[in-house]
Amino acid sequence: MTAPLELRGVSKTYGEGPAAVQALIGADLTVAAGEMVAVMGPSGSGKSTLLTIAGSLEEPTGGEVLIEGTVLSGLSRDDRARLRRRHIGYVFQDFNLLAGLTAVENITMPLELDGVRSRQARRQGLAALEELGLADRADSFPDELSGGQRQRVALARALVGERRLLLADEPTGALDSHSGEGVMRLIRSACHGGAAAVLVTHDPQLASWADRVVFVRDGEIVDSTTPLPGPESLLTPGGPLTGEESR
Ligand SMILES: Nc1ncnc2c1ncn2[C@@H]1O[C@H](COP(=O)(O)OP(=O)(O)OP(=O)(O)O)[C@@H](O)[C@H]1O
Repeated sequence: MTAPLELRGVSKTYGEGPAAVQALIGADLTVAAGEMVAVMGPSGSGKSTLLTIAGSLEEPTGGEVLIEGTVLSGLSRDDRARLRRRHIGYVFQDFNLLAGLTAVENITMPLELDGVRSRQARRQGLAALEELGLADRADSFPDELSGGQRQRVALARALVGERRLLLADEPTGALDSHSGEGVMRLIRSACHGGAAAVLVTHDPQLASWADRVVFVRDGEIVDSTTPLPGPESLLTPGGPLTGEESR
């Protein structure tokens, strides 16, 4: 089966000459459908660079990125943007929700940009919010929502439509540990539904939710491990349980 994400010998150099920074060096990484990979490493080691290149938000200086088997460098700018909108969902630490749009509008905007009719987009957006337990906040603006609710809207936006690859950079950064675990549970359940996820985190507790942890040091992927049984060991058919829900 074609992997949602494959990096082949990916390198990234910022700047030129003596000021050049080699942020990523020959990174190889394949993430299968249904798999969740955590990326860890010291500050400045290249984790965010890896994520932005995987999401085609930046171009590598060497190597190839394949999304669902398609080599990105072979696509025109427009085709790359279309593939990005359709297949890749992003969650960032600061959520990046648009303040002037309601929760459901934030979710439906990328669908509408992609040509989905607004009624159909709204239906999909509401379904995504419903799944995340936020149906009653569909018409609220971001500043009327709590941090955890905003994060769930950002996740719904990342997952709506046919997204097969979820990329998250410190997605629980601004949240308390309970809401943080909720976010991990949602990412996990998206993977159970067949999506692939790559998540950058400094927190070993959160990384323990992943199927695989990849370590980056000085721009190189230096190790890859399977975490010890963590929250995943509490998996039930309905998804992982943690904290209060598991009692
Ligand atoms: N746009 C840029 N221009 C120049 N250098 C950059 C740029 N983005 C990142 N770098 C450099 O590339 C290296 C890797 O940065 P990156 O942000 O990927 O690291 P990181 O592991 O995500 O760090 P952190 O954990 O602190 O977020 C660092 O030395 C950084 O200073």
